[in-house]
Amino acid sequence: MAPNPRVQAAFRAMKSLGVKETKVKRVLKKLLRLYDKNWALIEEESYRALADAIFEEDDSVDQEKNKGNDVNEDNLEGEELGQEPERPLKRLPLKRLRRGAEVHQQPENITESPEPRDESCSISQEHGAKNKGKQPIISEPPVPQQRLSPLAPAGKRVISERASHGVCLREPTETGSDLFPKQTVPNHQLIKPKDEPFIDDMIMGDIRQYEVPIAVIHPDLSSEKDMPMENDENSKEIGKESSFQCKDGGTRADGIPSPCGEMETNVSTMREESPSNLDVATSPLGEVKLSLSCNSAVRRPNFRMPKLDAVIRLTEEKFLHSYKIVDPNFSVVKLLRHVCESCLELGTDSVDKSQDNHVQASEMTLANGCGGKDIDGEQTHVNGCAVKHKDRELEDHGLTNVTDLAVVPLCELAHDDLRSRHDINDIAKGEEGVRIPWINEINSERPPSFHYISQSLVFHKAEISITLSRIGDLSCCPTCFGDCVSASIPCACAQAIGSEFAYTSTGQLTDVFLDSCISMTRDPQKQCQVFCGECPLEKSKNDVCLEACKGHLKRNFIKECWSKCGCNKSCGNRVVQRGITRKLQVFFTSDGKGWGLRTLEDLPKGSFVCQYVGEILTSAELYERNLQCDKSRKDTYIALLDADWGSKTALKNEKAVCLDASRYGNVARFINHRCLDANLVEIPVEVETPDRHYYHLAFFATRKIDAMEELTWDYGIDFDDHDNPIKPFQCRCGSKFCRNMKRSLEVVWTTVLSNQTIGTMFFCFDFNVNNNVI
Ligand SMILES: C[S@@+](CC[C@H](N)C(=O)[O-])C[C@H]1O[C@@H](n2cnc3c(N)ncnc32)[C@H](O)[C@@H]1O
Repeated sequence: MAPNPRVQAAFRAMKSLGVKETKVKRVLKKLLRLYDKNWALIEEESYRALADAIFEEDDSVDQEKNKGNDVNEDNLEGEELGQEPERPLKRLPLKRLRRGAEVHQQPENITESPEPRDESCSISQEHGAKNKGKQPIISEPPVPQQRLSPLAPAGKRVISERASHGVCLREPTETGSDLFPKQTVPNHQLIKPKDEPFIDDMIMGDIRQYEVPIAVIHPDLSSEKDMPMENDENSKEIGKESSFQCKDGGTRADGIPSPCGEMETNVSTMREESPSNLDVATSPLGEVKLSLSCNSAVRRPNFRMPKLDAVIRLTEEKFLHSYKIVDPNFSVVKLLRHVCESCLELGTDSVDKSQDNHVQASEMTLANGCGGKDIDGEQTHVNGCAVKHKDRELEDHGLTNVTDLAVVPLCELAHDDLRSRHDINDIAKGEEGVRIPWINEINSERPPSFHYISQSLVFHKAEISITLSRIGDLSCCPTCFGDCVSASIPCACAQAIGSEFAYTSTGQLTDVFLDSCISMTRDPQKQCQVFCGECPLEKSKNDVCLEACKGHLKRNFIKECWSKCGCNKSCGNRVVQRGITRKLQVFFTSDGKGWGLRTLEDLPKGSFVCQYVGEILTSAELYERNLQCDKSRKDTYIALLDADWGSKTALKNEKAVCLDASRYGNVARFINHRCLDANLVEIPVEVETPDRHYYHLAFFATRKIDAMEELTWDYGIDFDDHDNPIKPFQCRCGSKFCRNMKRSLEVVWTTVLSNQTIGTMFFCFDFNVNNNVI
């Protein structure tokens, strides 16, 4: 590729000052980045900015070298030139700088050094040694004051100034003359960075449109001393082909197989491996912004910017596999968040209260990508119910603004914030007592992103109060001993209906109890609906005119023994609280329902399979979440805990709760719907609180289920009610009792008619009619 004439001109101009090309190259590269490739800024006044930057770099090296000397050239020169000692960054007139350069640069400016030294590398190493763990290190040329950080508050122009102790942020002066000649100010302000096609092998790796941060710091290069440095002249004879050509996983000079694999390239391996530049920008408000420039990208002729999602996924894969990081919870986004947090930690000596709040808010922003808090930040588990309490703490401190930030609408969560990687051997990532693998034999889709939790979590406002004091002696069995189910008379907890046990001694539901639950759900004769005076679902809509309650099914409860009971942990009346024990598998269905759950072993009738776990939301929160979220989201992951809703008196808003498993949930979120004759039935189970508004929604086998059968439950969905939080879908349950049959038929008709396939039409029509028993 032909050398860029502008680069060549810059080389020539600097050569006349006695500066080597390699040095010019390095500084020019940084300047181009800082100036958004605006050559005009670099070329004006005979490359003044470039020369300044080069000599300032030299100054820093020398200042570092001479620290501690009583008498040194810098001191002498400073006096001689009348520099203000407290302003080491102050730009000197070009003439003086040149003189300075002559003083400092002589040995290497005049003759080519046989073993070229990398100045930026040594600067950083020195800095690194001195600054370790404290101040960010700077090895950038000065930032022109006209470049304002996008992170700076509007109207408050903050510029960066390099000071001897690290980064110093200050307001720009009126004149702006400290760093640049006065007359350049308006010019710079008006100049818009233009996108110049600059493809010079000699210099540029990747020069993109950069937002120039307030302060730019580089990682401590000393930590990279074992790696080939980008600035290491030994390793980057830029433009020349090195001896480390790699083809089909060639071998490097040091004998290590090169990682290129199938990438056939003429670019040196060293360059392939050269570290990318990581820039960290901070604002005085404690915001942190990372930018990574991947220098080798543009040298690849067919390079196209991939999607960020894909980049993150591949990086995570590399971490998971190449670097043997086995934790599937690892996420690149989290890694970056940690970098930001560390930057704040190291860059902030004393954090006052208000900054602290801000830091928390920033963390939240970074965690969720939307100004919200990571739900698994701080939470308390109280036997089965995890309660997030950071909000309460913040409220106690009167930090309500931060508390508000904690409520993050689902739709605002970046996709990457939800764990998109699922361990193929255990989607539950060890949260359950058994491993739950996933498999897709149909296509290449992976399970959707969500956080696996094994116990429901209060999202924000739901009122779930779990205290021992609220459980009276009559609501538990303190005098029991051993196993309540093996006793001849069921204890207060173990009797479900009348004086009947809910569980058999082998851990299944008794037939009597199970059948009564099934018929209460399925049999219209036995179904008992209750109607609220003011239905929480309707109230949450905030409509002017409150609609009448659409009814809730009355249900039988199971009450399990718990911590206040006298029985032991293996008591037969503690089934749901022991969690999943069956071999289950998440799989991709072949009949268009997406992912589903199946059993890998035979399940006896009445066996407990799993409970429905998710975020505990009030119905108002659910309504709000649905309003804010993307209407195109097709899947619904809601279970209403409405067994206590049918009272005549209005239920407190905070007590009308439901479970949303869309972003936090367990394996039950994969169970598909089947109209009426599903093989699972959901039963409310009281465990740790006698409150009937919050309970565990547990799934039990309605019949014997064979290994490899898909597990289903009847969502109780009304396919014609589009005003319900449980969104209707086109049902493909295949049940002869399908309530969505009419719709299926319409779809078949449309499809068939448009295909004009009369034979198929009759077939489909027959199929539906024959099966439509209702
Ligand atoms: C709780 S999720 C079940 C898991 C879901 N299939 C998945 O891929 O994540 C409920 C969603 O699954 C789909 N679904 C469940 N049962 C279905 C059925 N019988 N027919 C068609 N789609 C169904 C619908 O999109 C529904 O909103």
